[in-house]
Amino acid sequence: MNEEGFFEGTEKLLEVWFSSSLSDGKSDEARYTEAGGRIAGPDLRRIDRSLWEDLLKLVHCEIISMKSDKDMDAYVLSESSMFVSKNRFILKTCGRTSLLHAVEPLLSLVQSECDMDRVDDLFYSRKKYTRPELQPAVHQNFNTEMNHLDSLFDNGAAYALGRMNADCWYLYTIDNIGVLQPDQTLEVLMQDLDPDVMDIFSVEHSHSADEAGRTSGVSQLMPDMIIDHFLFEPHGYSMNGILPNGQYITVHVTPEPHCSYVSFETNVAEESYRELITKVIKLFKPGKFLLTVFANKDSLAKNFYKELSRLNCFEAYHRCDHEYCQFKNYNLTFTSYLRPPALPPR
Ligand SMILES: C[S@@+](CC[C@H](N)C(=O)[O-])C[C@H]1O[C@@H](n2cnc3c(N)ncnc32)[C@H](O)[C@@H]1O
Repeated sequence: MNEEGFFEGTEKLLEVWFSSSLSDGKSDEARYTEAGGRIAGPDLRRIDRSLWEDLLKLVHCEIISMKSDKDMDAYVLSESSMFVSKNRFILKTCGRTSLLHAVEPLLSLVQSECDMDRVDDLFYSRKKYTRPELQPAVHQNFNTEMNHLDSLFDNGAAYALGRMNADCWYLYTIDNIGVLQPDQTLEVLMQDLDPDVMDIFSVEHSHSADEAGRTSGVSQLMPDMIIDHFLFEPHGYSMNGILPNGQYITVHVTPEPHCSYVSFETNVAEESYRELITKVIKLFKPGKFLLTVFANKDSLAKNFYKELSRLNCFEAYHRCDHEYCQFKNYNLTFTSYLRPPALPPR
């Protein structure tokens, strides 16, 4: 936070899929048995917590807590979240973090600790910052972020979606065939939130993260989640929800009235996200929001873009921009919605 009480809720989001060219052909089960019940073979979860802590020092954030199931380790961070599965790494950080400083060390760490020497796919994305001048050097504009990633990858592809002079969204990916298992990601990035809802996410109004999660409805967004959440002092809230088969939801709330921001992200496989998005926006009541949806060819959500293209309105919100991109294996839609101002009483 800076001296004027401004906090940049907008996150930097990195997702990387790894594999090994050194595969020995053994099944996961055989390796597990040979290693006496420990995770063995190419698997990101072999990396020690202390090594993740060292990596996160480069980003300027730290681990607050961690919960796991058999498919994923989910970390709540001082600035957002990190999810580690067998071959997928997700790091989402807000504020003035320097996420891109961790990319090259991450590739080295994964190679040395897990024998995973291939990047099958990579996505780095973020919305335009509210105060870019407060960011560390490489993050102050997308061109410097892109140049940094171009110095690490020779097949990078960079895009800007939405209005360049308003709330646009940037993506850097690599031009690969990529992930061949079903995969999808939905993000709802909300601004200008309802002050009464934001009040719930402060220690003045809620005694604990449990209370904030329950009162707001965040803890009930999906059934049967393993929930890990944290209520910051004096305000702010972060939540990870673990679902079966490497699925997650993650919610982060910056309630400061002059810069309120909430993000919702999930990779839960659904044919249509209309109901889920409706639940999220009814819960937080933003003044405006951006939606991004990635779905690959094997995803249940691969045709959701068609439904989205017909949604000129979402509840009381009017659509401002709508863009569709087709990559080798993924389609991506970017859509922005705005709640029209209430008419003055006559
Ligand atoms: C919970 S984090 C989540 C940020 C997230 N990216 C979002 O979507 O808003 C940020 C919120 O927590 C507050 N906060 C309080 N203490 C904090 C700390 N030590 N580190 C980061 N945020 C803190 C910030 O002022 C802000 O309101």
